[in-house]
Amino acid sequence: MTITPDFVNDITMEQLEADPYPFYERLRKEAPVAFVPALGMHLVSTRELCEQIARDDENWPAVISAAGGRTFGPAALLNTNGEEHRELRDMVEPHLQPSAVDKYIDNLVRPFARERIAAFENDGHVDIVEAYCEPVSVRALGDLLGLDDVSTDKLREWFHKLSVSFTNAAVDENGEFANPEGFRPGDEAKAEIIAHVDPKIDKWITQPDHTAISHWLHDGMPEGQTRSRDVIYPNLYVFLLGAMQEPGHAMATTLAGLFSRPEQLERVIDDPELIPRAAAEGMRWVAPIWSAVVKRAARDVTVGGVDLPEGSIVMLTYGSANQDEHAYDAPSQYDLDRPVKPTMTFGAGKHACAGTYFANAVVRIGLEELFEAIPNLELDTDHEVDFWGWGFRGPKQLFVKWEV
Ligand SMILES: COc1cccc(CO)c1O
Repeated sequence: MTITPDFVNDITMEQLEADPYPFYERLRKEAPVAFVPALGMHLVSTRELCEQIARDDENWPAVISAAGGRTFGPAALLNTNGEEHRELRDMVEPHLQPSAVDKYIDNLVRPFARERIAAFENDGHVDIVEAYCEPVSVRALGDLLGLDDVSTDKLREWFHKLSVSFTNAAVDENGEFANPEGFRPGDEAKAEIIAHVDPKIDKWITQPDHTAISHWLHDGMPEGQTRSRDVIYPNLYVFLLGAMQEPGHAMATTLAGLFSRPEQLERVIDDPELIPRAAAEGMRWVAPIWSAVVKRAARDVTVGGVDLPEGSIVMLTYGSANQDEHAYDAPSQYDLDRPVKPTMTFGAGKHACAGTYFANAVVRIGLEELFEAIPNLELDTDHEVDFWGWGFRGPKQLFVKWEV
């Protein structure tokens, strides 16, 4: 059993949410598997160990974190394994298959992206997160799900509230939630979601349509039967949080990364074929789902030289794995030209992101439309680029400017 270095005991959630990188750099070097009292669980911080555990669902079944479970309840994709998990993946995957996405993605994303750009392209400056990245991210998925009647701003409000609640992970010395008030936003959002979606489910049950939620209710079910709301809602919350929030984070993070390398930004704007590579590097550089994947030891196990008893809870920190100095040269640098190597951005193993292809397409199209409309985009250096978040991470705001 390794001795936990003191710095691990002193970390706070506020410090992690502001800038987790110095803390995780020390964890990778001194304690790659470390119990962190402020979180009440072990953090896994190296690329090798994150991937090893993510792929080992025999020893490490997926569980939802305590704060996540308090926010979403059970039966979510993140909290199931084996046959139950397979059935949920079979429910959500049809709409997310590349062949399906390719059919609908352009008409789903481009018109709205162009509409958003038209609203600010003559202003010469904007917070691109609030005006573009978040709206494009949520509108595409909202319409796909069947929530076309939920406003863009409401979808944004819901994911912000669910995110605050889901990542409200701090515990006190007794392992109790340190900030129970932090779950109120999630509870408020869920009440609104249920009030809005319940009547729509009533209709979809008798009048199914092309929307994803309608298919979640009906696909694979015996004639005349639909999936229960107990299955629909916990998984809908997963989509209304991460799937809504992260493509927006990825667009903004990629822009921030490119702004740090102006000559690379210019190359990407001149050659849109480079956008997928630029986005992949942006999502390596600051993984949008930074630290939200939790596993539980199915039996006594030794990992990274640390003996963990059955039932131990570990958090896989993909944001740290993506900046592991043993895996990437100058990992804290955004570099479009670094050798292409696998990352943990979309996870690994059976629980790898079901929306990988969808999310990459939304990010690609969002950046294509932005660069085509405003090729002279640059960072407004009068404002800081304020990355924030530990569970999920990206720029809260990103002020840009251009000659009109
Ligand atoms: C795609 O959505 C998610 C992925 C990973 C964790 C969470 C937390 O709910 C998500 O929502």
